[in-house]
Amino acid sequence: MTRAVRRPAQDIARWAAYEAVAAVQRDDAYANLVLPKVLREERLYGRDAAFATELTYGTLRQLGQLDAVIEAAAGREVGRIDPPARDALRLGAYQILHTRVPAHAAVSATVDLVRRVTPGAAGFANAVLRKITTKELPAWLDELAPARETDPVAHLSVVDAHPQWIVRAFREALGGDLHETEALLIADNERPEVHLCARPGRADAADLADEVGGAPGAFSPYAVYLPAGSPGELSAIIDGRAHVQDEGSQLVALALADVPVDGGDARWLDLCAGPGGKAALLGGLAEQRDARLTAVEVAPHRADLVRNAVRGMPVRVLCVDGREVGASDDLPEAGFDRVLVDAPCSGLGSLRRRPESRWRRQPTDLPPLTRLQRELLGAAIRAVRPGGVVAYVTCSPHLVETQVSVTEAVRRSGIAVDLVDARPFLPGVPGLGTGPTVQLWPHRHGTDAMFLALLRRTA
Ligand SMILES: C[S@@+](CC[C@H](N)C(=O)[O-])C[C@H]1O[C@@H](n2cnc3c(N)ncnc32)[C@H](O)[C@@H]1O
Repeated sequence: MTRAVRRPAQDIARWAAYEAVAAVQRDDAYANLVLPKVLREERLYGRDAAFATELTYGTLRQLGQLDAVIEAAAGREVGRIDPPARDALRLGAYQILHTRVPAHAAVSATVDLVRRVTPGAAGFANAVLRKITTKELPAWLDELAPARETDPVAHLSVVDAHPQWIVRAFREALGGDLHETEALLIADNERPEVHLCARPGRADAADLADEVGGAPGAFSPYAVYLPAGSPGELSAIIDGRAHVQDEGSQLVALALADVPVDGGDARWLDLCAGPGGKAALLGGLAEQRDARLTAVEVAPHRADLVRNAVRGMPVRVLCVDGREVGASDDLPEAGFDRVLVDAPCSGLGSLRRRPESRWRRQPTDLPPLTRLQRELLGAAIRAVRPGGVVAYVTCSPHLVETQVSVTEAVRRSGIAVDLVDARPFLPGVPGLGTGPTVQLWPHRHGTDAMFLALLRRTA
């Protein structure tokens, strides 16, 4: 009987990483969606799957820096290299500069890969990769990055692999502190832990941590840190006792649930609910406190995800535009005691989790997003009753999406609101600055960079 010879697992892992990186570049795919599919198709598990994941995520995160090195070694712009050869070179350069894979193995495996996808470019790829191996990463960075003293933003952009406009935005949000900016960029390049949320009334965080071999979170009483493994396969997730949710997301939702409101407290609203992480946490709390949550989501397929996430909880899901507050009895003006606006945003606060997004996002994405943010926050202020509280949340620290959006929405609303100091409602969390708004950070808190403003309607 003849048996098909399977290629060495490391080569299959490299091929899987190539397929994922190429799909991200070619089809605008998302690595976190495309990679699991490729791993399944290639039947990669355990260490081999971990190697493919490291190559894919690392290459996509470091893309700008790898391209700078490839351009120097090839003597031409990456835009002028055939895409299959270019993507293979990026993977090869990542292995040479950022992993413990021996340089000769990285070169020969990458040249084999190029031979497979674009045979005519194998000699070129060999020459470029060999040139890259002639220097260690620090020497390449010395050569390619502008001096830190004369142009710190351009320097960090190359050294820590973020586009310059993002480095600039982070530095501004961190009050101009270059050392903290650098710490943030470094944190963005590290593999983030998966956080679970033990749903209130359905699971206890300490028990869940024991069950999944994780550790209870540092700040949220519902958080569990998961060291490794596929969360989707955990029985706690499958049977609805927990969901995957960054601890920072939990903290901002908990702050809204815990800030005092005078009078009635049974009508809660989540104005941007899809896919339903915060709705599931708030829905669990609402159940314990005899409240009801209305969860609004404009995109039908995301509204379905919310319905699934809040099954069995006192939550009603509406698939409507959240800006239409007052247009129906389901979404009345001054009809809610607590309102969450987890606004659509650039996502610059979760670059750790979406390796390609830093290179895909553009400054031109911001104006339509900030317009929508201000309209949704304006609608939330109309939806909350006098004495009630609105939480405005973004997963971005960009000042135009955070402070500026809040100031503008409040100015335009014509409704009196006070900013509440949010810091006491994140008890035990250090490094929250001078308030009244809160900005969480990957490098300070180990969370996504969530922003929170709490606004109390006064009239
Ligand atoms: C940042 S996400 C919310 C994440 C969610 N709160 C969670 O924790 O899972 C923003 C959501 O707002 C939705 N959205 C965008 N425009 C909207 C609108 N005009 N009305 C209601 N939802 C909207 C988007 O489809 C997206 O699902």
